[in-house]
Amino acid sequence: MSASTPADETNPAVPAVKGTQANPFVLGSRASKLALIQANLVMNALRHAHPSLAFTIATVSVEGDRNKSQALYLLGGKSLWTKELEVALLDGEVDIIVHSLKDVPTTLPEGCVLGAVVAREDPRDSLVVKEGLGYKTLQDLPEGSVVGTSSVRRVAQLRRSFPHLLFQDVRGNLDTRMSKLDAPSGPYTALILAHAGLARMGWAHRISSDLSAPEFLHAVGQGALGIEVREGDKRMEQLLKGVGEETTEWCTAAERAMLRVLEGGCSVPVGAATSLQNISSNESEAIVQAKLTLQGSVTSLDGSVHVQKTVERTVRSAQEAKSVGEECARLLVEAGAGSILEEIGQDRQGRAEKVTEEMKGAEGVPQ
Ligand SMILES: NCc1[nH]cc(CCC(=O)O)c1CC(=O)O
Repeated sequence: MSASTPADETNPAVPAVKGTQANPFVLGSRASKLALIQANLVMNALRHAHPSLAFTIATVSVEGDRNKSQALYLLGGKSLWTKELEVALLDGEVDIIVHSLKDVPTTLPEGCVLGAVVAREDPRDSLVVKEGLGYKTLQDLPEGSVVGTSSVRRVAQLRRSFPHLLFQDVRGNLDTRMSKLDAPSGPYTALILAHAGLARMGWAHRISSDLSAPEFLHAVGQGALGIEVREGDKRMEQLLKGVGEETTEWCTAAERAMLRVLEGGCSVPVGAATSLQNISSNESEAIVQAKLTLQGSVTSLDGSVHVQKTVERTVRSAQEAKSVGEECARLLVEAGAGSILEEIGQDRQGRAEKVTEEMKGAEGVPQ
């Protein structure tokens, strides 16, 4: 059956042509507001690149969305935000999945691959201060202020630099968290949230300041959108050309390779910051060479032990970018990251119930 055979609705034995109004390509997304904003970004890019094809979005509920009572830190499941979407992908119910890249485990299930990574928003974390308070930075916050975040990475790094602040878990989607912050009798003076999520949800005006490297490193993949496809789906690979962005693909390839070696998911206190400079491109604007700088860090949960390394190298492919990430992970392990992560693993397994309330959130609840 050739791909151009017209759909025959009266005869189910004749497969419908994909990409028509009657049988559009389906983008799989979680149902949250941010996930749908992101899926729409990708759908618009696909429609722009392929004006004659039809695309639609289908939402899939994932375990992380359903299981709201259990602390993520204790669940520790790496595919909490992706598994049901991947089942739908492999079953052919959806043709691609749009994810927040930071929620995508570094190892994908058999038959699934990352088809493209879309241009990144600002990857940093941001400080959002309670309405009516004039503080601009974490330095400005008075002793004992309660900072809401449900990410162990953020808490670990912040404890180190701001021992006078208190950190407390905050859950719910972004809009819920913002109303918890602004509630007059609420406990929080400020929240730490991803700049990207805030910007995409229209909350950028509430950002007081951004937390920057080298003092503070963001999550691996933060701010980027990852598009997952079926391995060997040549048609989709072809359609995704022009939707992905190489600078982001190389930077996030390095970050994810680092995390893969460290064997962490998004629920470990691993930080990253990556830049690509001196970029030279060929006539079709593909990058041929660039200087990649990756900063990586691992911090103990209480902030008392912190290792941080920087690797800078000229790279000529995403594959070479990965080796920069692996090199950075090796340097981190040599500097003691292994024992920090091991201790956290034991903590999660053996003493999970003793984890303090504020540490329960892992990297947090994806929006
Ligand atoms: N932690 C969950 C999560 N996963 C993705 C985003 C949105 C930002 C992004 O795409 O990285 C967020 C919210 C946040 O961390 O504040």
